[in-house]
Amino acid sequence: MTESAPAVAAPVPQAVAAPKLKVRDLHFYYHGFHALKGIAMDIPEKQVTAIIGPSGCGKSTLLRVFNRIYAIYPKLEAKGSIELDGENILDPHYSLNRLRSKVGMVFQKPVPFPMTIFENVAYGIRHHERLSRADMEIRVEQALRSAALWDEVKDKLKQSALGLSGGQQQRLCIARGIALKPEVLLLDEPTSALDPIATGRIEQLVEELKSEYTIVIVTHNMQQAARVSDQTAFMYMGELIEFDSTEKIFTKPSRKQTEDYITGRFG
Ligand SMILES: Nc1ncnc2c1ncn2[C@@H]1O[C@H](COP(=O)(O)OP(=O)(O)OP(=O)(O)O)[C@@H](O)[C@H]1O
Repeated sequence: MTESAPAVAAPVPQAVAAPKLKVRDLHFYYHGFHALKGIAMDIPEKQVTAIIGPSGCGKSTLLRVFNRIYAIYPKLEAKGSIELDGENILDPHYSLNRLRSKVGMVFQKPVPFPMTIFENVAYGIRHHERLSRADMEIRVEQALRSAALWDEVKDKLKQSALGLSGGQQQRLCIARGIALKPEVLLLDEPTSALDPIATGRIEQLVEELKSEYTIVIVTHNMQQAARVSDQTAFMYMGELIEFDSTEKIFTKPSRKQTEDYITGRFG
């Protein structure tokens, strides 16, 4: 691990009544490269939090630490704490299975499994729960409805998911995540591969889903962050520069770096 990176004073987290995720002094290292530097933030429950910042600033890394995707690589290391409802998910005793059932992730590029639409959603559920056929059908339908996809696929559940359009595939991946009934949904640039119409549908879906889920979304698209999120975090070179209500970040940011970024002066 490199010691060359200076210690960074973490910004004082914004006071949040009931944070779902409480991040404190979080550092992350890729084979010694210091990618996250002393992140501290409180992510409120049942709201949408956007993470923005220039390429390489650590947005995806932060999102991935929230469900410990790095855990499969032995040389990658996270330090600090992330409490989910008061329990530190970075503690090795916090089981990955439990974490994955509480924190779902949807990636930039939709990657449906090469199986039927129904099986795409049922597959993950089977891994965590034993359900009767009838209960499974109900659960799959609920997930597809929540992902605003049911009406488009209800007559072709036995067809391959690979035949769906890109926007439909992304909603299927969201349905797959929702089917496990997670509490937190992580979205890593979920619309970057989609056209404006499909993007609009996903944004509308995010708006609907926040009544039930705590959502954290990484986006390159600042208009999207402004449209869909309640809070916005601006990151730069592994640091959390500013974290505040989306309205404040986009109209009256406190830090010059944030202002320069949102007005397009750098990044
Ligand atoms: N697997 C890896 N091994 C080593 N370094 C990595 C790895 N993944 C990311 N990094 C480095 O960590 C830093 C943060 O990367 P990250 O992907 O989190 O940034 P980002 O803000 O999401 O970027 P982008 O907007 O381009 O997706 C970058 O400097 C990147 O080069």
